[in-house]
Amino acid sequence: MESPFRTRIKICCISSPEEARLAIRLGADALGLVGRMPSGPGVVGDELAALIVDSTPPPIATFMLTSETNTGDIIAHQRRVGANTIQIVDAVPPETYAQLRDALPALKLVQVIHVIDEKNIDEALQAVQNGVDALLLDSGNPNLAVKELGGTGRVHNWAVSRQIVAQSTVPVFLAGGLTIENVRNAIETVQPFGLDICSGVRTNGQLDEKKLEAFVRIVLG
Ligand SMILES: O=C(O)c1ccccc1N[C@@H]1O[C@H](COP(=O)(O)O)[C@@H](O)[C@H]1O
Repeated sequence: MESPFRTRIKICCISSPEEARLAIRLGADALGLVGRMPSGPGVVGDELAALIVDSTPPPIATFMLTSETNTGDIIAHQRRVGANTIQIVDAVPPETYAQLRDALPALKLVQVIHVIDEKNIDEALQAVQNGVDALLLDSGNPNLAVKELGGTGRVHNWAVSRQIVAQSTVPVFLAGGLTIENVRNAIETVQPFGLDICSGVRTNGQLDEKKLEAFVRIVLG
């Protein structure tokens, strides 16, 4: 069945107010700001992230990616940055979402699921049960000695992602290795609510206007 929504676009790894303005001008619905991570190319400091949040107009959403797993540390991170959405990139105890809602009631909570195999379907549905506002399916590997929590430039098993989308009662974003070349196939295969992209619209680490323009054109048809 065709989705009743237009596919939403989140541009991640925003590293300056200029990149934020470019992403918004070209059609981004949301911006991603990557906090301290064990690995990955997109990290920005909290002060710069806060500056970008301050310069972002409504209705554009600001997603703060956090690798913190302790409720108090996630809250402290959010207070430093001020984003309106928290993207939790590692597994957290089930009670975390309710604790975050008590402390930060206006905030939206997005749980990242790193899709490796079918076991991740249960993990995703459990996060929905525990109260997240949305899921984001990425290609990291939290089981490595140095955890990969995103920003890998790799695609994962989209057949598993499709099953998660079909069973989820909250919106699902697809991330991980999306490019101009594969995004049409990604939309048709997975049918996500939204897409999240970092390396696929960058050249030498910088947001690339031509790539982003082409990406948006393909997504919005
Ligand atoms: O970019 C990073 O450094 C990063 C590190 C740790 C967690 C998430 C990170 N970025 C996110 O990863 C996805 C996928 O990136 P890519 O498109 O495969 O390069 C990206 O959308 C960011 O949300």
